[in-house]
Amino acid sequence: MKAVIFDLDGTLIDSAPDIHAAANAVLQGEGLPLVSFEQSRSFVGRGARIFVERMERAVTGENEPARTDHLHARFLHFYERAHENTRIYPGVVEVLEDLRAEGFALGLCTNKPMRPTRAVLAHLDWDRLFDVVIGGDSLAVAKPDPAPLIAVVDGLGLTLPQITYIGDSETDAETAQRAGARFGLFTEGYRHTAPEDMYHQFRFDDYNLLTEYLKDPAA
Ligand SMILES: O=C(O)COP(=O)(O)O
Ligand SMILES: [Mg+2]
Repeated sequence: MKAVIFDLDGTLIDSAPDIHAAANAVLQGEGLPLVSFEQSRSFVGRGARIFVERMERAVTGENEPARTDHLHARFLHFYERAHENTRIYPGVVEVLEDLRAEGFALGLCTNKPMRPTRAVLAHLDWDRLFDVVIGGDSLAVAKPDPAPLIAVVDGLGLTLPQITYIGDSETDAETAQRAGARFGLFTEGYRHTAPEDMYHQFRFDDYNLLTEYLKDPAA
């Protein structure tokens, strides 16, 4: 195993409070009803465009393409600035340092668009932490299409058997399964499905447990 590739939202960082704030900043500006925290968190996972479509449907009952475009642009505006309440999950910093010390390369494969991804990485002082970063708008397709994950593997100069992908959602599990990648499920993120019903080779609820799984190729 040469590299660990991580998902971002719900996996390394709990960004749901900031995503909720960005969503309601958009809705308030448009004079539309607001969404609850739980609603907003349930819309995360398939990238910003689908988040906005789900949000628009929740508050208006439908998607009107011109309005969706406008809401999407407004959402990106707030999303880039929304990281004040984002928290790194406990144990993540130590695990990333351990993996680096053990000689693993680190990749990031998120459906968050690149501008907010870069902004939150800079905010966390993680600008140089990942060797390759692919966001939800880096390619013509996004997760659960396996192409973004494969692009990270290629960018690292590795092959699929040399990596493990770590994510929190149905989208990540499907991406890994379609790519044929080994997948570790972090169970404390934004999934809706029971962990036992999701594709994974191992799962964990505490980052202190992750390094052992990654060192043990049989796990
Ligand atoms: O932006 C999203 O919808 C999800 O982002 P993630 O892929 O980092 O979980
Ligand atoms: Mg996620």
